[in-house]
Amino acid sequence: MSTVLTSPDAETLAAVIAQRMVDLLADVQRAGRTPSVVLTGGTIAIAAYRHVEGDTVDWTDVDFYWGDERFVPAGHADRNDQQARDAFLTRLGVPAHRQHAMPASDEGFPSIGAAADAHAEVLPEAPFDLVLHGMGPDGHIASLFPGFPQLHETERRVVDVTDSPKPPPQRLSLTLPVLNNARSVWLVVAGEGKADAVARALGDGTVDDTPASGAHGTAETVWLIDAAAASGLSV
Ligand SMILES: O=C1O[C@H](COP(=O)(O)O)[C@@H](O)[C@H](O)[C@H]1O
Repeated sequence: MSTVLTSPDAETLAAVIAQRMVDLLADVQRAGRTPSVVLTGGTIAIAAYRHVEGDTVDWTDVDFYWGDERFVPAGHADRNDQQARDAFLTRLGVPAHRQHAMPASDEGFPSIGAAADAHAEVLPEAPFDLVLHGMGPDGHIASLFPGFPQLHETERRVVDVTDSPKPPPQRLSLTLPVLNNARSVWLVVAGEGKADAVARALGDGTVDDTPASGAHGTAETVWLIDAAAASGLSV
């Protein structure tokens, strides 16, 4: 069962996502564990990261992973890890050893497939505490695109994509079984251009036509969206 929480606009939504994230991380640390978070790229997520602040969280004691990455050189402005560093990880002093970035194209892997397999070794066995998903207008999450075979991967934990319909074409992505093993899965979506995909994902969409419809957490699945993205939902 998904919960839908609607904010009036994208800026308010960004602040709401950030506060919820801080609260969740603080709760996990109070329970005596090191939180593990899977970050997403995308417009509203990066806006939310800029709002993340506060000393209720020990930022040296949070493990950050990424749900997908653009397979371009390290430090490239297109990379989701670089955008997150610029938005909050550097500002908050998250140490490098807590940033479990996906491989980059200039790191000497013999192939993108080998890079995917190497990253699978970096992932924890324990479930993630929180997975954040952005969603494209086509309903894609991470780099799992409508109709693509990677949506049905059950053996590999990390897959390579070499023909992404959204540039850049080469990407790495966690798979749905790994992502859905998280306790909390939040889908963060803003803008009217995503309203149809939101309605499909929460309605009669399938994983193949709307990959976001296949995103679920083991404890909670929360859609954090703005009014424009919610405009296709019946009240
Ligand atoms: O390519 C990607 O797109 C989605 C959504 O991005 P947006 O700019 O339409 O908000 C993002 O969730 C994913 O991580 C990213 O690699």
